[in-house]
Formats: sequence, C-alpha cells, structure tokens
Amino acid sequence: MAYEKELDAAKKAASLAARLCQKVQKALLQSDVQSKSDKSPVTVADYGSQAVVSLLLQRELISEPFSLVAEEDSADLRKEGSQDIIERITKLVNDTLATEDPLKPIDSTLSTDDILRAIDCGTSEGGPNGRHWVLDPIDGTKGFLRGDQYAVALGLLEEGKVVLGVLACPNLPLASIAGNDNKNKNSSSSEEKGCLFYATIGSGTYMQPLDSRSEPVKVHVSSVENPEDASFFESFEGAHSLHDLSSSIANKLGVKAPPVRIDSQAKYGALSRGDGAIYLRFPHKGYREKIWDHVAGAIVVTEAGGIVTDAGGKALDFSKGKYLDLDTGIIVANEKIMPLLLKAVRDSIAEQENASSL
Ligand SMILES: Nc1ncnc2c1ncn2[C@@H]1O[C@H](COP(=O)(O)OS(=O)(=O)O)[C@@H](OP(=O)(O)O)[C@H]1O
Ligand SMILES: [Mg+2]
Repeated sequence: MAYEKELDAAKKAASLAARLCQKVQKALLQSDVQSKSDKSPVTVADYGSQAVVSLLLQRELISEPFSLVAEEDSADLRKEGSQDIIERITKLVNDTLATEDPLKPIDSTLSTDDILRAIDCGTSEGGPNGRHWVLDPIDGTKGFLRGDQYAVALGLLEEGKVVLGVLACPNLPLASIAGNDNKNKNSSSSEEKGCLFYATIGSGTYMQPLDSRSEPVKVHVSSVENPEDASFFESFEGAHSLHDLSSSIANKLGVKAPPVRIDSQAKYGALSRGDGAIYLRFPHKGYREKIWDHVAGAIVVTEAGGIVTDAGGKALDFSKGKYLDLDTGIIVANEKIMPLLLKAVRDSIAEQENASSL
C-alpha cells in the first residue's frame, strides 16, 4: 500500500498527541487558557500536541526531509513570564513520549529548548511542491475547553494534493451520533468513545477505537438519496458558521432532522461513517479558512465516498499555502445528494443577497 510507513507514523503521532490532550482535558483548569493575538483560546495541550506530533514524525521518518504546516508557533511561549507554562508543556511531552514505549530507557529526556524547536518546525508555508505535513494540534479548541468534541488532525500533502489523513477524536462515541443512516453498524454501545479515522489516497477510509488494538473497520458515507431522510452537521459555534443560512438550505432540501452541531473535524469523521449525510460550513464574511482545519477531514470523507467542495461546487485547493481560496463556504454530501445541495446553496445565497440589497 502506498504511504504505509507515513500512515503508521501519522497514526502513532496523532494517537499519542490525543492521549496528551485527554490527560489535560481531564484536569482542565482555567489557568491553562492563554490568549494569543487572534484571541482564540490556546492551551498547554495545544502546544504539547504539536510538539509530540512534530517529534514523532521526525523520529519515525528519519530519512526524509521534514516540512510541517501547523497552527501554533512558539512566539507567545518565548515571551517573558512564560517559563512556567513551557516547563509544564515539556513535562507533559516527556511523560507522554515515555508512555509510547515504557521499556525503552529514557536516555533522551527533552529540554524546554527541544520542545520550542519541535513546535517551531511547524512554520512551513506549504504550497504546490514537495511534501508537507499539515497539523491542527487541537482542532475545536472551544469544544476542548467546554469538555466537548475536538480532534487532532494530521494530513499529508504531496505536490499540492492530500494523500493521507488521520483524525483522532477522543470524545467521539464509537456508535453513531446522529443515527439516521449509519450503514457501518457495529456493536459499540453509545458509552464507548474515542475514534481514530484514517485514509490514504485510493485505499478507502478506516475507523478504529483510539487507544485500543481492535481491528479497524472500513467506513462509508451515508447512502441516503432523499435529503428528507438526511441529517446535517454544522459548527457548534454560531460565530464559525452561519446557522441561519444552513437552516434555509436545509429547509429547501426538505431536511426534517434538526442540525447536529459538534465542534471540530470530528464532523468529517462522523460523516465518513454515515452518521449524517450533509455538512454545511459558511463562515462570516472575511474569514479565511486555514488548510489545517480541512486537510485531514477532506480525505477522510472523500475516501469514504463523499464529495467535499466549496459553495460553488469547486474542489478544495490545498496547494496555495496556509489558506484556502474559497467561493463562500464548504459543503459535503454523497454524490446523489450533492447536485440538489448545490442548487439549494445557490438559491439560499441568492435570496440572502437579494434581501440584504433591499
Ligand atoms: N470566525 C471564524 N469563522 C470560521 N471558522 C473559524 C472562525 N474562528 C475560528 N475558526 C476555525 O474553526 C475551527 C473550529 O472548527 P468548527 O467551526 O468546526 O468548530 S465549532 O463547531 O464551531 O466549535 C477553529 O479551529 P481551532 O482554532 O483549531 O479550534 C478555527 O480554525
Ligand atoms: Mg482548527
């Protein structure tokens, strides 16, 4: 299989980073929240997760050149007064790496400088040439802080195309969360949670329990053909996606179920196994989507048979650097529903524009 060793490394890195995040989420204190310049909350776990993934990938793929496009950098951590937080991150990372192979003697405890350097490996710009890993160390920071859904999202771009994606979703139940069309029925109870989704180009999408050696299962998007029988996903946060617009689109399609609102790329994971059939994401005007918020999720859904486009029906282009150039919004559906969805999107946007020009 193509990208086998990269996939092994990516699964290991995302799972370990998720373990680190789980530990912090359990013990979450208000003092873990820092502010960064865009005012979004960022936590010790965010930096720790990025350091773990960066270190693990470099260690596992030692012979390859390494480029990482990631959400965090160490600028805030290098400011005066951050020593305590860097030390906490360093301890967390060392403790997490030690759980990877407890029998291996710890002769290589990492220093705070090692951790800062590992975080700063994520400052690549990406682009159309060569290989670039793309990481969101905690996607859905707000969900993480609320104790809800979040994901460690790791993807690989090769010559501008997504070729591999891994989503570790520690709080996502193994059983369906929407329940209307889950073809990939399994025996999991709704209590069991923690999912690892992964896909490589041309090889399909698989899900396995996070933190267990259970066999992976191949997953598929919903096969629902009539949107009336579909449920749809959208951002939990109204500030991240226009809920009114989604509601208008869903009405046009005749969708009966209420929206399923969950944080992060866990939505893409849930869609890939058919929990719901549609994802609608319409950020407020002026917001520019970052590639790390969609790379892993996009391949997880497309390899499971779904279609991911912008609101105009164009495929997402991950070759332009850190940002996606989009025609308003991102939508996901299976191939049967997509033509209807595109029409409903077009009509709803036109109605909104007409209303605002009156
Ligand atoms: N204003 C605005 N509009 C649109 N999107 C935004 C906005 N601000 C942030 N973000 C990005 O959204 C990421 C969280 O993804 P979701 O929108 O799926 O999460 S949520 O359901 O709303 O919690 C979130 O990812 P994280 O920063 O990793 O949490 C951001 O990259
Ligand atoms: Mg994100």
